[in-house]
Amino acid sequence: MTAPHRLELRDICISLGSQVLLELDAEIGPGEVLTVMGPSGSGKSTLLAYLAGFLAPDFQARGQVLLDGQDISPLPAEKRGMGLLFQDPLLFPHLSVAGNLRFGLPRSVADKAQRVEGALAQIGLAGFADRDPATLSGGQKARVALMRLLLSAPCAVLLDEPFSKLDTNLRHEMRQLVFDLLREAGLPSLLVTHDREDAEDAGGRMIELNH
Ligand SMILES: Nc1ncnc2c1ncn2[C@@H]1O[C@H](COP(=O)(O)OP(=O)(O)OP(=O)(O)O)[C@@H](O)[C@H]1O
Repeated sequence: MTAPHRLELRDICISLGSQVLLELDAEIGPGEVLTVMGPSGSGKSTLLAYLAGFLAPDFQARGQVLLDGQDISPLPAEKRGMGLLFQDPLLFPHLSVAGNLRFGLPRSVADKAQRVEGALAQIGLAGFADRDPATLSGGQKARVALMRLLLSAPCAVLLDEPFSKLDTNLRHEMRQLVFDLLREAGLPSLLVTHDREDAEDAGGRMIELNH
């Protein structure tokens, strides 16, 4: 486990004009996954955009987002230490698999090649370093995206329906890998989904948003 982190969402309220879209108060400890469920339009992606620092100007938000006790809500997205994982793996098409992983590593890391090799082995993709991401299966791309995120040493992770594009057989396996690695890294994570099985496999607390 790297340094343990804690994420606190204090009295978050996001509105659209005069209408309150969502209210949330929660704490996520090191290695914990909090699942936020809700129907389409209930504000799941808006919540993640707010936490990540790119909420559309149409919305108004108040509350505090505390990372290890420090309010990060005034900080720009790149200074928040939030890692994001989306439905789409969003690998860089002009870089090899190893290039995508190296991109995640902070500049200060000296043994980059060794780290990348170890990371590939950890996700069952040893020998894939020089592959073009376009030649990977959906599950393999998802694993590379996950590892790129973890190598970037985030302080907390936001997951936006990351399993919804995978086929049913792969989904369970991918969830296990994601949640095991997040736990092992001691990262507080917030998963938004409308799939109840995602929430069950995450194994943590669950909050339901009402529309
Ligand atoms: N930029 C925007 N300006 C105005 N309204 C918006 C904007 N983005 C989203 N909305 C509205 O805010 C509400 C919440 O949208 P959001 O995308 O967060 O929902 P969601 O729960 O993630 O839905 P889904 O599960 O379908 O992705 C919706 O009613 C949507 O129409």
